[in-house]
Amino acid sequence: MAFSFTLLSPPTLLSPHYNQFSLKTRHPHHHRRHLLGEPFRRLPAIGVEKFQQIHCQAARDSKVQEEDFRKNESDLEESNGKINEDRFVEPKFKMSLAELLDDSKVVPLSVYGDLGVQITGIQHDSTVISAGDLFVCCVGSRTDGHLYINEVDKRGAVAVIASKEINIGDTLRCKALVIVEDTDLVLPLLAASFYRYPSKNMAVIGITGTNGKTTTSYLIKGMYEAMGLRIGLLGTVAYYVYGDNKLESSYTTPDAVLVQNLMAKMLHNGSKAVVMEVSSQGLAVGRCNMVDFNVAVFTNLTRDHLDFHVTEEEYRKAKAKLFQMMVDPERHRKVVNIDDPNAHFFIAQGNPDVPLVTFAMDNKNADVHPLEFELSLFETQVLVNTPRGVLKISSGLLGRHNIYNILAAVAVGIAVGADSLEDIGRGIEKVDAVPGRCEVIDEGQAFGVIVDYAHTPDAVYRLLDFVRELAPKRIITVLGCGGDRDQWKRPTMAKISTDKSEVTILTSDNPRSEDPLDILDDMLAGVGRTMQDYLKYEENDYYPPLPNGHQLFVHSTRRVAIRSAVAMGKEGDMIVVAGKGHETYLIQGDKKEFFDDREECRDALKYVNVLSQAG
Ligand SMILES: CC(=O)N[C@H]1[C@@H](OP(=O)(O)OP(=O)(O)OC[C@H]2O[C@@H](n3ccc(=O)[nH]c3=O)[C@H](O)[C@@H]2O)O[C@H](CO)[C@@H](O)[C@@H]1O[C@H](C)C(=O)N[C@@H](C)C(=O)N[C@H](CCC(=O)O)C(=O)O
Ligand SMILES: Nc1ncnc2c1ncn2[C@@H]1O[C@H](COP(=O)(O)OP(=O)(O)OP(=O)(O)O)[C@@H](O)[C@H]1O
Repeated sequence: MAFSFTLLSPPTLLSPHYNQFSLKTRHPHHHRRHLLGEPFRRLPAIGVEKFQQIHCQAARDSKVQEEDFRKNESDLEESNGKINEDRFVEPKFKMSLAELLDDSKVVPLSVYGDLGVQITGIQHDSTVISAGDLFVCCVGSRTDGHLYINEVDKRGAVAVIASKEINIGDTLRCKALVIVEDTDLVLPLLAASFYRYPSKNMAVIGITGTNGKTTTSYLIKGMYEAMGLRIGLLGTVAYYVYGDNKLESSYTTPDAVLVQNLMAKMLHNGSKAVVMEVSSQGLAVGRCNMVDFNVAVFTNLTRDHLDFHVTEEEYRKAKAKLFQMMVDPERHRKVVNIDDPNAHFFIAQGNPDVPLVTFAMDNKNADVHPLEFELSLFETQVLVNTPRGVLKISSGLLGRHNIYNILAAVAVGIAVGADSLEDIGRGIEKVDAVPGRCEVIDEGQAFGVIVDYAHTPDAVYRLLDFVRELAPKRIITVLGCGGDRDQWKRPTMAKISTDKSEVTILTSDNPRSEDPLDILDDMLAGVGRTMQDYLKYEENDYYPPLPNGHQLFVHSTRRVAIRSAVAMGKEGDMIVVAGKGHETYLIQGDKKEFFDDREECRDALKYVNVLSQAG
């Protein structure tokens, strides 16, 4: 049966404690407790010793892997000893080009120079080349890596892999040139080989879906840490390679080289697992080609990123690649939201015998679903039914959509055979907030302010539905759409906002190379207006409401939009600033300037508070 989870014994639905528990009772977070239900027949636990044994045994069976283990050990010695519990150890990697080509099974079309040259790094981006690196020339949509050979040579690259015959001549210092058929295809192979296939030695949880990836990944990190296991995280907000130390994230899913590099750092510093957001673009361009995933998680699918994928079907197909990697019932798990109409499609990918854990809010056949829940502006309480019993969770994450993310994390806990329900619950509760996701800004004002990363129609819809449930007098929404990205969503997002709030202020959100006024024009089309109309309204200083009574304003400068919203706020109102969440920049043209919605809101609120105190 499609949605059954055959490896588990039937769920223990209620325990004697269940009826005593009331969701109406608020507990301080550190006093929340749960754990009801009996242990069950375990799956091999992924990320804990048992899984590591199965996993490492499989790896040891391969000759290549045996060599890798030895290299890993010697690298650790080079890094001055064993894993250091207290401080991050930067692993060092070195390999000859000949060894790298042999190990990665890359077949060159032609070879020039000295293949014995020692490589100490791999890059495809000339701007980050260091001495000793191998430079791989990739042909992109904006430029061609082959154009930067002189530049990388000056910066100390020792070898180049290209897909075009080029003359490195006598003037270049670089020692070797290898020509291959397709540099994009070989890049992940080379990177995985160079960094010794780190994902093979950790439990890798990949999350795909339009919304909820970041939040779910933080919850999973919390859960592993509650089990006492070190875990890395790769995603939109940051890359965590070692505990809570993070690196700024360049992409949601790092490129094929960086993903292997970061995983190697995690492994060398004792990570047993890594949770990563797997974007559709990342899958489509092969960034994850050599990542050995163990768990594939599907959160939901709504329309997005059509600037890149063109059709919804292509978008879905790109995401499906993650589930196509789920082929081995011993080592792989699928975790799927069965409220989503695309659930069957994702479940059908890869091997149907791979164990499946389902979650849902509405579909009560799901392995993991809520029995009761309560939402507020302060916390979310949910009583979760699982195949291992009932779990009570109080979370600082707000909104119905976050219950989905909590359920996804619980389902992953079940799928990987977490030690106990208590660990799952404790880990999830530990994550009180995710930067920029439903972040409440409180400067003592009489109305509520929420900053949220909602930047898809579905996310805006759900966010405003949640805010409505809090019964505010008015919802005042500030909203923009990104430039050089999916244009389809612009009118839809504006329409949703004007349907679901009382006041909307349309503004800019990373216009990039586009004219912000053109983007606003696209948004206004969703409510049958144009920028021309607004220029006229401005002249007359009169902004007619929409037919449904909604007040719609336009301020292309985001700071002005936020300040206007805050200035409008009255007791009992809720202001929602959507779209940028955790981001600390605004990209306009080629300029990337510091900008943080949360700081902007705080500044505006302080100003309003001063004014109101002054009478
Ligand atoms: C579709 C896609 O993923 N494109 C990425 C791709 O671009 P591209 O292939 O066209 O490359 P290009 O910029 O023409 O450059 C070609 C080659 O020259 C190299 N180069 C370029 C310039 C230079 O000075 N020196 C140099 O060596 C580049 O490193 C590259 O190897 O490789 C580039 C370099 O790594 C990326 O910057 C670029 O990301 C584009 C710009 C992008 O915006 N991607 C976004 C959409 C994305 O991937 N987003 C998802 C998540 C979205 C979400 O969930 O909201 C993500 O995972 O982040
Ligand atoms: N499960 C969900 N379903 C629908 N919307 C959600 C869900 N979880 C979060 N959201 C909304 O989407 C926004 C982005 O959430 P989150 O960062 O967790 O998703 P994401 O998939 O990582 O998005 P991105 O890849 O663009 O960063 C949130 O600010 C919230 O408004």
